[in-house]
Amino acid sequence: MTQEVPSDDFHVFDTTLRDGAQREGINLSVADKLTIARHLDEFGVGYIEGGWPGANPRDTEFFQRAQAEIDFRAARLVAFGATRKAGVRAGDDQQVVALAEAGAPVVTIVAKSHDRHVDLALRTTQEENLRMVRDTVEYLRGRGCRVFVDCEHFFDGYRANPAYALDVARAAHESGAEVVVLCDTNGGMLPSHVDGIVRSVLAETGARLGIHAQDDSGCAVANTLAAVDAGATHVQCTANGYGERVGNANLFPVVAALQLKHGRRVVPDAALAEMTRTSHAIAEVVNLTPSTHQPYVGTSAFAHKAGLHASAIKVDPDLYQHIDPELVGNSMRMLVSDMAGRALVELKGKELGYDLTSDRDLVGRVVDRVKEQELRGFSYEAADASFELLLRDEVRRGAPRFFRLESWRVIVEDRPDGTHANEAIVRLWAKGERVVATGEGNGPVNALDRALRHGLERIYPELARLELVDYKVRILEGRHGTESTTRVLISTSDGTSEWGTVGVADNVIAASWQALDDAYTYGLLRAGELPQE
Ligand SMILES: CC(=O)SCCNC(=O)CCNC(=O)[C@H](O)C(C)(C)COP(=O)(O)OP(=O)(O)OC[C@H]1O[C@@H](n2cnc3c(N)ncnc32)[C@H](O)[C@@H]1OP(=O)(O)O
Ligand SMILES: CC(=O)C(=O)O
Repeated sequence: MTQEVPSDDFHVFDTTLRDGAQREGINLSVADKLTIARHLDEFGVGYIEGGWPGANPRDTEFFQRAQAEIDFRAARLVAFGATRKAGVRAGDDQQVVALAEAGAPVVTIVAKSHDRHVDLALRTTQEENLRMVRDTVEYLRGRGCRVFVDCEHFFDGYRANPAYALDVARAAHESGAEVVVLCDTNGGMLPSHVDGIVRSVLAETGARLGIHAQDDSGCAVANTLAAVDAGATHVQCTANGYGERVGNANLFPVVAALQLKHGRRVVPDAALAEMTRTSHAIAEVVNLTPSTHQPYVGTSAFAHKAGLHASAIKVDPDLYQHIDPELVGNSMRMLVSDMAGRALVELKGKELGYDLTSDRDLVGRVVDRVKEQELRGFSYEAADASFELLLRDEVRRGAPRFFRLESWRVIVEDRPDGTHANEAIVRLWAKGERVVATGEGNGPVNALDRALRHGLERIYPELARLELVDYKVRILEGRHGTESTTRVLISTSDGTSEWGTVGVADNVIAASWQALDDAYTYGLLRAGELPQE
């Protein structure tokens, strides 16, 4: 992707590697940070705050290696730190000197702007805090750095003592900070608070303003956009909203809203079209499962389940979608369930490559079968492959079969030392041959899976590529009178894609067998084998 350097008139400032790393459960190595920095640069953010050089060896090393190893195409690297300590010269404060020596072209310093924090946390006078802001900005400017100032607790501070909060903003602006960033550090603001305060500070100081919104009230993205509407031209965000406590303004909905709804071009269109991939790639590096319900980029963001929604979507997807998912690299999906009607099944068929438009009866039969099966405990929402087999059964008047089961048996042996042995035997027919195979596993389902593979791999060598990647069991207690039912969902991969299958029975192994049968049948269909229908 060719990259344009973003205009400096509006800053998308990413702090995933600093504030994002403050989230519980995230622990980034230097290599992780470098990988994320590359993803963010490719996405087109203007600034990447990499951490606090001097605060820990990892962040110090990151700044050295990022500058040596990454040829940033769009982003400028930013070092984060604090104002000098009370009572010392900025040039004598090792923390401030380390910021200048990190080599990043931009430094953000955090400054206290709430009088109570100056008294209680810094334990200094309000006047000395103003001098700390001025001296630190001037020192860093004198060392050739561009400086942004994060005014910590600005909104709470402004509501408690507006005159002092404004004094801090002015001290930052007048001493040479390019951006005065108003921070909702405790995340308690609502958009109306942010709107009023940003407008007042802009009118009072004339400074270029930024916004840094924590998400404690669930309003960080809304607060960020409210600040932009009120005149802020610098937004601080983190990928997937990672950050201290509940997180920060999420970079992806902020960028998408600015670009697609405010008409402000902040990243290249081609990068926006890769946004879903970027979000998931960063989630992979931080080792957190991407939230399926994240706006714009979640796998559920454009997934439709209600029959009535689908019937309108069939006419025009815009009727139930706020944007075209492809603009952000996502896609529309139909979820098959007992809430589906004809339209949804038709659209799902299209998604799977079946044109069902001309056969109302067939679509009706599929809808009825889905509803009956879901009443028995099946769930097709996460089992597209089982649904496709059901659909194919109706379309072709016969389910695809590659093997016919004669019987299976599983034995679990409890040993005196507390361990278990699991053995399975399957008897089946495939391509006219009777196959009897055994398997051992670390559990009964694993043993059954191994016996099945063992028996079939000689006849269908493609099965060697298939791998069970997820296995979920749910007991559907009380749903069918006093009897409980077991539902098993299996995800299978052939190395290039993944598919889900479902089985339901009163016995967990029987339910697992059904899901395995569908998984292998679907895998063989995908591999191009001709069924023995
Ligand atoms: C709102 C935010 O998220 S800001 C980002 C905060 N990020 C982090 O804290 C992560 C990295 N932090 C660290 O590694 C450590 O806290 C360090 C290296 C910065 C400081 O460590 P220590 O010197 O042991 O101090 P400690 O962590 O207890 O912090 C308190 C000190 O910071 C001072 N301090 C707090 N805020 C500020 C500020 N905005 N400007 C200057 N000093 C500050 C306090 O006055 C106190 O100083 P004192 O020890 O002289 O009394
Ligand atoms: C600077 C920052 O992270 C905050 O005020 O929340």
